[in-house]
This record gives sequence, structure tokens and C-alpha cells, in this order.
Amino acid sequence: MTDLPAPLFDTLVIIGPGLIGSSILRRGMEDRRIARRLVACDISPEVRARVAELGIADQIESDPATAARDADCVIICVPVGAIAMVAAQVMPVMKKGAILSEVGSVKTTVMEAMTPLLAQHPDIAFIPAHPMAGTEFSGPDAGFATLFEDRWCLLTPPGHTPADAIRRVTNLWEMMGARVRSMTVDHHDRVCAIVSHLPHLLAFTICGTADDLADETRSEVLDFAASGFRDFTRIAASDPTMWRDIFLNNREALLDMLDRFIADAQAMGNAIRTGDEDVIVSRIKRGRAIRRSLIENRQA
Ligand SMILES: NC(=O)c1ccc[n+]([C@@H]2O[C@H](COP(=O)([O-])OP(=O)(O)OC[C@H]3O[C@@H](n4cnc5c(N)ncnc54)[C@H](O)[C@@H]3O)[C@@H](O)[C@H]2O)c1
Ligand SMILES: O=C(O)C(=O)C[C@]1(C(=O)O)C=C[C@@H](O)C=C1
Repeated sequence: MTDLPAPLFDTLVIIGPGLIGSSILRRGMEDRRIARRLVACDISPEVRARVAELGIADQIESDPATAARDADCVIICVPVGAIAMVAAQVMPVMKKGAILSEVGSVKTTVMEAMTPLLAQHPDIAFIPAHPMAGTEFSGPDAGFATLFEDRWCLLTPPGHTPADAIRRVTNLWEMMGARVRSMTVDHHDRVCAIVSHLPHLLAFTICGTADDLADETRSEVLDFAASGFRDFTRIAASDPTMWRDIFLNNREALLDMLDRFIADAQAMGNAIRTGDEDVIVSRIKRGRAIRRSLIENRQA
């Protein structure tokens, strides 16, 4: 009989088994080469009970420190505003040489909050990751094992991070079907401001604008929304806590992108006002070209 290769991690701990955390757990349950033991930890008793019913973890804990004690890798999957607080709970008990990761949608402010903790615990490798995958749904029922398939996962490891730890986190995401790229926290936050955070801001806003016109158009909004508007409503159905934290933590990059967007939208408005067909058509063509390249890159 041939021995099976050792799993990538002996014990992998997911703190916050919501959409993202439960998707990692589901993939880990399906592919036991990822971890021998999968531990889930959540602050919410309802979430813990649901994770138990779904059978997507080998062990379920309510206390992050208890969950993290024997971990080879801990991944914090809670809203951005709570990541550093959870890190402060687990780092003092984590093993020397263990890996700490998180999946937050913003990196600069998390790294700032983590800097003093990292100085106190130099034996823990901190490797922030951000899977560019998700849906408008939250919670453990929303996750699925193929969520990261063919999606990008962006890593923002600090400069001194051991190469072996980066390799293991890269392997983890690749085993879940993702493509991995490393970048600085600043670059990450600017890229995400334009590809993810501004589109959400626009979706929440356009739904509000339509709702404010309710007297004139309420029934039309509901009746005829099987059009462009419907695609905005999917994004606008996203979780308020998650998006509050993203907007407040990526304030500068997001406001910069918003200013650019407002200038471009005004330019389009002027072209419509003055009947400048060339400007109108060239902008529409750029949109179509971007959609085509997304499809070619298998991202749409
Ligand atoms: N939803 C997406 O599309 C998406 C994509 C990529 C990254 N992210 C990021 O991933 C993280 C999780 O997002 P999600 O959509 O999976 O959220 P979610 O709401 O589905 O799950 C978050 C879980 O964290 C738990 N939690 C909150 N505070 C906690 C604490 N202090 N201790 C322990 N558990 C706690 C909640 O009870 C919940 O079960 C966020 O930082 C988000 O920015 C989200
Ligand atoms: O597909 C969606 O519904 C998402 O909102 C996913 C999405 C995105 O904007 O692309 C949202 C936030 C994350 O940080 C990464 C992915």
C-alpha cells in the first residue's frame, strides 16, 4: 500500500464561516489533501449550529483562542472592521511558525492595525489574501465549494514574510481552483476601489435614486426591472455590515475613484447635452471591449 502525501495543513481553522469561510470549509471537506482537520469558529450561536447541521467542519468552537491553539493555519473570514480584533485574540496562543491569513476586501487599514501585533509575534507569518469571488449572499448557507474556481486570489504579504509560508498559502488557493497574484496593500486597495467598491457604491446609489422617484415610477421600477436596472439590484442586495466596513476602510482610494467617475459621467452628460455622437459612441465601444476581454479571461 502506498502512503498518501501529507495534507497541506494538519489543522486549518476558519474564523467566520460565512459565505467565504464556509466555501473554504466545503472545499476542504471535499478535498482532504487541504487539511486533515477543519475547525470552524464563529461568534454567532446560530452560525455555529448551522455549520454543525451542514457538516462542513470537523470541530466547531465559539472562542477564537481555543480554536487557534493547535492550528497550522488560521484564516480570519469576518468583516474588515473586526479582522484585527480577532487577530489579537488568536495570535498570543498560536504555535511558532503557524500561518495567519485573512480574506478581507480592504488591506491598508488592516495592515496598519496589524503592525503592532506582528511586532509582538514575529514567529507568526501573516499573509493577507483576497479572493476576487463572491455573491450578494452571506452566511454559511451561501457558500459553495467551487466559489474560487477560475477566480483570482490577491495576496499582500509584508516584505519579510518567509517564502515557504507564501508558497503554502498560494498552494491552498490553487488547490481551491484560484489563480494567485501578490501585490502591495496600496495597489490592492486602488485596484479593488475601481473593480469592486465603486461598482457597489453605484449600485446602492442607483437603487436609492430609483426609490426616491417612487411617486412617479414605483410600479414601473418593479414591473419593468427585467432590464439594466435588475443587474444593479443584484449587487445592491449585498450585506450592509460588510459594505459599511469596506467603504469606511478604503475611504481615500474609493473617494478618488468616485471623483474620477463623477468627472467622466459629467463628460458623458455633456456629450449627450451637446449631441456629440463621437464621444457617446466611443464610450459605449470602450464598455463593450471591456466586457469582451472579461469573457475572454473567463471572468464573466
Ligand atoms: N462576500 C463577498 O463577496 C466577499 C468576497 C471576498 C472577500 N470578502 C471578505 O470576506 C470577509 C467575510 O465576508 P463574507 O461575505 O463571508 O461574510 P459573512 O457575513 O457571510 O460571514 C462573516 C461571518 O463572520 C462572523 N463574525 C463576525 N464577527 C466575528 C467575530 N468577531 N468573531 C468570530 N466570528 C465573527 C459572522 O457571524 C459571520 O458568520 C469580509 O471581510 C469581506 O470583506 C467578501
Ligand atoms: O459577485 C459579487 O456579488 C461580489 O460582490 C463579489 C466581490 C466583487 O465586487 O467582485 C465583492 C467583494 C469582494 O471583496 C470580492 C468580490
